[in-house]
Amino acid sequence: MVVSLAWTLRQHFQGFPKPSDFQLKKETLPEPEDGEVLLEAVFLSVDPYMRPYSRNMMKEGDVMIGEQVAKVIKSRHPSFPVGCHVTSKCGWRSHWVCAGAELIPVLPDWPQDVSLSLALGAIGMPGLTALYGLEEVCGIKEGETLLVNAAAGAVGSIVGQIGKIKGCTVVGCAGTDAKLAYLKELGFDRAFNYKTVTSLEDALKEAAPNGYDCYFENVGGHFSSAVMPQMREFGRIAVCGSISMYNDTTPQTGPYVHSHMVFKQLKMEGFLCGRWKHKNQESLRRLMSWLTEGKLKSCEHVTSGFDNMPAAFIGMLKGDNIGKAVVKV
Ligand SMILES: NC(=O)C1=CN([C@@H]2O[C@H](COP(=O)(O)OP(=O)(O)OC[C@H]3O[C@@H](n4cnc5c(N)ncnc54)[C@H](OP(=O)(O)O)[C@@H]3O)[C@@H](O)[C@H]2O)C=CC1
Ligand SMILES: CCCCC/C=C\CC(=O)/C=C/C=C/C=C\C(O)CCCC(=O)O
Repeated sequence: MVVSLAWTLRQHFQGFPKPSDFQLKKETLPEPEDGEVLLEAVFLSVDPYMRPYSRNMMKEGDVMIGEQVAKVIKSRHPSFPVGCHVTSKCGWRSHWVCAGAELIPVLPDWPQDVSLSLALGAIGMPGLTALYGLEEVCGIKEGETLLVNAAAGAVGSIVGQIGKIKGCTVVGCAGTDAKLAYLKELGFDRAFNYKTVTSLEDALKEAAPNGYDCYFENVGGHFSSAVMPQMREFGRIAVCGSISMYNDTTPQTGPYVHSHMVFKQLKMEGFLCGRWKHKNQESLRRLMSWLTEGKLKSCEHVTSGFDNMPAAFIGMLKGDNIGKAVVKV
């Protein structure tokens, strides 16, 4: 019998998550039955969605939600032999027994020199989010000007690079100068530190005097309000998330942004990457091609040790990371 370690939500988050909100539990797992496998976590993802989703998807005591790359260490399923790698949404667990039907095989022909952790980042949900937000929601076209905030994050860093691959002018913002240096390395045309500029409005204007055709919104709140007046006519906004609000204990107030929506006939569309999951295999191959051709770079913030899942999650939300945060077991 295998004893699995699992991080559970001891109590719902109030404001910013605290280490004491989590509790590490042990669970003795059954042997896999016909059609089942025993998984051992290799990389686990920590993502912003876990903060808002925990409130409405979880109850206290539940194992934290999340995706991981796992290795099959026992198998009674013909499609998942011992030694193969899969992605699983079994949460913050070190080991798990589940049916093969719950597993997603890692993209076939995974290049030997590409870390499997990228299945949680550039060649996984964040990469797909960036691709779908730009192609399916923004319908971004060559020559357009793109703005992305949280630009050095798992999603934003891929958004900017895909914008460059598509021949656009790309403006990004982030909260440290180290991240700005990274954005420049990735090929962003302009990047600014929203925490240190004297005026967000002026920084946006200086970066793109003629305004923005596409805005990839990761942050929300007052940032959104500052961008609206600088959108170009018939601009498109991919509302990917609003991370500036996830840890609020009291809702942010701000000017009503939607008047700009109406008068400039802006398209602002919330989306969840799962809408295009029917395209995932084809899209993951496209992302992998860009990566192996050197057109797409991936940066990871790797934390070692299953014990450090809460610290990795809190650090990710605090903005400690450049790129995609994963935990290596
Ligand atoms: N709709 C969908 O299907 C999906 C949506 N998302 C959303 O995309 C966004 C980015 O996710 P992801 O790239 O994985 O996150 P990352 O953790 O990789 O990056 C998030 C970054 O957001 C910035 N940030 C955090 N708090 C604030 C704040 N208060 N104000 C401004 N910036 C802040 C930090 O960077 P810095 O402050 O230095 O810029 C942080 O590093 C999130 O809103 C997430 O919810 C992600 C995946 C799928
Ligand atoms: C306070 C308002 C919050 C609004 C937006 C919240 C989150 C956006 C976001 O980050 C969405 C992420 C979606 C991730 C998609 C797929 C998954 O891997 C996990 C989804 C949860 C699950 O079904 O397990």
